[in-house]
Amino acid sequence: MSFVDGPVTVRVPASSANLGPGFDALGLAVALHDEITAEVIDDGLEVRVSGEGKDGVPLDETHLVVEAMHAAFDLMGGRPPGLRLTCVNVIPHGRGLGSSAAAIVGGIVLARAMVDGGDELLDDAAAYQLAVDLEGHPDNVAAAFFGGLTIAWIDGAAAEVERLTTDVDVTVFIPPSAVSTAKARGLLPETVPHRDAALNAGRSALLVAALTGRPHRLISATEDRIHQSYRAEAMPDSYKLLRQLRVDGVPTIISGAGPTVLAFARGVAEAAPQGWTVHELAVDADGATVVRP
Ligand SMILES: Nc1ncnc2c1ncn2[C@@H]1O[C@H](COP(=O)(O)OP(=O)(O)O)[C@@H](O)[C@H]1O
Ligand SMILES: N[C@@H](CCOP(=O)(O)O)C(=O)O
Repeated sequence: MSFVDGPVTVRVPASSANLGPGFDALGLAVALHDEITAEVIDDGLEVRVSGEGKDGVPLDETHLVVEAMHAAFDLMGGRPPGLRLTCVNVIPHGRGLGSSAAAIVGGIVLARAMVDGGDELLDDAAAYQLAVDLEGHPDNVAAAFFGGLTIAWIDGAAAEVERLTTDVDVTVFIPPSAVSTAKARGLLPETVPHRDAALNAGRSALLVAALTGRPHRLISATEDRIHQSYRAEAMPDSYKLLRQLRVDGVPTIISGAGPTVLAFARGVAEAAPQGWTVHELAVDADGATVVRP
C-alpha cells in the first residue's frame, strides 16, 4: 500500500440526529464544520488540537479521529509508519451536534484520501459501514458522511441510508455545559407505550414530507414521545426552552441526545437563556469533503 505525498485536509459537518420523532434514524447535516489535516511522517504520532475540546481530548492513539483513521487504514491493508494530525474543531462536544460522528467520519474519509487508490480499497458503502460500527448508531454518521437530510437504518448488520435534499431554516441554542450521549441514552426506558410508538411512527413519516416541501406540517411533524421527555432530567433548561418555543408555535426539538435545542426557524435567537450560544445555520449539502489537495 502507498500513501499520497503531503498533507490532506477533510472538512466534516455537524449533524442533528432524531429531529424529534425519528429516533436513531433521521439526521440533518448543518453548516458548522471541523477541519482535520493529516500527513504521513517517518514514525510516531503527533496530534494537535485547537478549538472545541482542545483541553479535553486525548492526544494519543485513543483520540477518536486517530482511532477511526487506524480502523480505516487496517481495512485498506496497512497503517503508515507515522502520522501527524491537526484538528481545528468548531463542533462543540457533548452537545448533541454529532461531534463524535464527525470525528469518526472525518477520520475515515481522511485516511481513505491519504492512500493511493483509497476510493477503491474503501468505497462509500464500506466507509459508511465502518463509521456506523464505530459510532454505534447510524443517524449522525449518515448526515455527517453524505450531507443533507438522511434516513439511516441497520438491516441485520448492514448500515443503510437514503439521502434527501432539504432546505430548511435552522437555529441552534447550545447550552454552556455538556451531557454525554452515553448518559442520555442511559436515561431511556427499555420499552415505551404502544400509543407513543405509534405516534412517533406517524410523525416521523410526516417529518420527511414536511422537510421536503411541506413546511407548514413541521410543528406536528416534530412531536416526539419516546426519548425527549425521558431525558429532560439531564437537561431541564433545554426541555423548558423546547416547551416554550413549541407553545409559541415554533417547530423545535432536542438535537440528538441533547442538550442543544434546535428550532426549524430563524429570527428566534432572543429566546436563548443567558450564557447560551446561538447560531442560525444553513443545511450542509456536501457531507464530509476532501478539501486539500
Ligand atoms: N473532534 C474530536 N476529536 C476527538 N474526540 C472527539 C471529537 N469529537 C468528539 N470527540 C469525543 O466524543 C465525545 C463527545 O461525544 P458524544 O458524547 O457522543 O457527544 P456529541 O453529541 O458531541 O457527539 C467527546 O467528549 C470526545 O471524547
Ligand atoms: N439517536 C442518538 C443521537 C445522538 O446524537 P449526538 O449528536 O448526541 O451524539 C440518540 O438520541 O441517542
